[in-house]
Amino acid sequence: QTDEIPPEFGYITNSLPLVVLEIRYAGNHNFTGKPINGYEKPEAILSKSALIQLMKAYYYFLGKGYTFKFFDAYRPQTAVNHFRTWARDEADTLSKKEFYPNIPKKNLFKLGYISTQSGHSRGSTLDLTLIDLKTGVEVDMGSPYDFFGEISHHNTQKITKKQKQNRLLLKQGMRKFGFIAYPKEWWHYTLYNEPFRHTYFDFPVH
Ligand SMILES: C[C@@H](N)C(=O)N[C@H](C)C(=O)O
Ligand SMILES: [Zn+2]
Repeated sequence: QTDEIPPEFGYITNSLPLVVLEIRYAGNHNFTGKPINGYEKPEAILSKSALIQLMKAYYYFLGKGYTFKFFDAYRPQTAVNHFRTWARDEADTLSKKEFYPNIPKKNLFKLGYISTQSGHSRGSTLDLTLIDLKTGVEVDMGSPYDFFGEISHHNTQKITKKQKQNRLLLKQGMRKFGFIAYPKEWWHYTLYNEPFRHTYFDFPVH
């Protein structure tokens, strides 16, 4: 595989002008505490099929007074491999307190919080939240992005009614445009009709 972005992919910010990117794996503020291999720039790339549906979702949410913040989109297999190597190093607990205080890191894969073959690498999965356009503030979803624990599950009882409503607003809006929620992570969505069901891409994010 080359480093070229395949023609079936595009940048989120070229399709959706008024969104916020906070691509955590390109920097230190993520569950490893360090930049992840394969993220050369803090960019968000998706398959064009996903972008078309995402654009519709974007205008739907704009109409309701929200825009999107993206934490991750396409993820190279190299990055997933980096996560696997990181998980094997039990001594490295740099970001445990913030992201996985109650779970041994070696269990993060079997508990479903990180995948060894991630939908993100197929190019039609994204991690996002809503921003209230009036205040410019992130909507309260009850737990932070990439907090690995029960409180991030859609069916948790550990959050308030308002936080549940906020998650539901995102979930129902995304569902209208063909994106399916992941039960264990409120921020994670996959295009139901994804074009590359069996391909795990490895071009870098640049
Ligand atoms: C690591 C987290 N952001 C995530 O995306 N988890 C899912 C399960 C994945 O790795 O595909
Ligand atoms: Zn995700």
